[in-house]
Amino acid sequence: MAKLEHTASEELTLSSRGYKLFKVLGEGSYAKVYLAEYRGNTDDKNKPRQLACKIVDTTKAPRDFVKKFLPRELEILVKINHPHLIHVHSIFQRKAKYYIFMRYAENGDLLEFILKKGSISEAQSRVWMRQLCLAVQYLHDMEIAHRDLKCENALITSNYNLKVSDFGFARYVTDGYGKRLMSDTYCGSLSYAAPEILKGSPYHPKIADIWSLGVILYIMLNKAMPFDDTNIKRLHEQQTNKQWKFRSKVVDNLSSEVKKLMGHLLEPDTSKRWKVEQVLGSEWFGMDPRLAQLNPAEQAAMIHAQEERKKYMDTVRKKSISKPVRDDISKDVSVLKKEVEQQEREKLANLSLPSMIIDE
Ligand SMILES: Nc1ncnc2c1ncn2[C@@H]1O[C@H](COP(=O)(O)OP(=O)(O)OP(=O)(O)O)[C@@H](O)[C@H]1O
Repeated sequence: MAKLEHTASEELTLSSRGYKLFKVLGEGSYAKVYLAEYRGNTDDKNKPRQLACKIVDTTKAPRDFVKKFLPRELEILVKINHPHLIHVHSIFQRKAKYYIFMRYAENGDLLEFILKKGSISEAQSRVWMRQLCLAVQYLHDMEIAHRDLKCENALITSNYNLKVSDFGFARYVTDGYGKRLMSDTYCGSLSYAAPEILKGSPYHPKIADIWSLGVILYIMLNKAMPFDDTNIKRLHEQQTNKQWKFRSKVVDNLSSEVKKLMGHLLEPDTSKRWKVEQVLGSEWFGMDPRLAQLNPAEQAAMIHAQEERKKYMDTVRKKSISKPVRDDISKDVSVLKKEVEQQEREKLANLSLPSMIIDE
């Protein structure tokens, strides 16, 4: 078992707030995730609540991550609220560490689940894929792209519900004036990266998210990766030539509807790749009438995202009246880069960390 790396004073600070850390649940590039317990502020003090705690140690992460990605992650985490996104309980900052307490997913991540239990049945894949798509639709409505959708970031609860986690690479995809921002930073895992990302040119991050959904669906159904990702050039060739096929073990048991959908997700031409709304409206989801309607929590979250979007668009409209129309930034990557860097600097200068963050 991985070593717990907490000092006594760190434990004391956490315990004074009702938190205790236990074993390591997982480890990412710059963070460790622990099983945690929360005792404070509950009706019954004897009944602790299990949580997961992601600890980011900024002294161990590169400058770019600390200055750019971490503030974005925190900004986004405090804004989002959706039944299929992992719920954040609280965020603390102490010295150089950030503690993100969130809902604990008892069944681990989707990759662990598949490795342990095997490929997922088509019916169960449909349920999880719908939950994934609703979470992505919510983010995209809020003008946020996840940019690191993968099986390790899809967590499974004790009730077998899927929750999307890890907003470490997430970002807003339009600027304050409503202009669509392209991404030119390579984010996420190679195996889930869309062909336009591998090409290295600026890409639309929402469209690239859909490709990653395709890779996740493929892995669920096949317990295998769609492409050989040991060589980037070869991977890109396979992606653009649509060189993937279902495993012979499963192909005969899969519906034509899921096969068709797979093609729309793993579509190398970005202008033809489906948007999340098209995916949710696909015949494949239509095959299960229980999935046709949103439950009250899903509906409330969707309305919230649409209201936020309307507010955002109103602000954008007001701003654009008072500001001359700018050139299409997608035409000039160097202009885009400068603008994004300037925005990041302004954001950092203005970033008043949310009230739930306590610096001690
Ligand atoms: N809420 C949770 N409940 C249970 N396990 C979790 C939870 N959050 C994270 N994990 C586990 O910890 C792993 C790493 O978490 P996370 O992806 O948030 O860290 P990260 O440092 O951002 O990772 P990466 O470098 O891959 O982006 C997950 O893949 C999962 O196995």
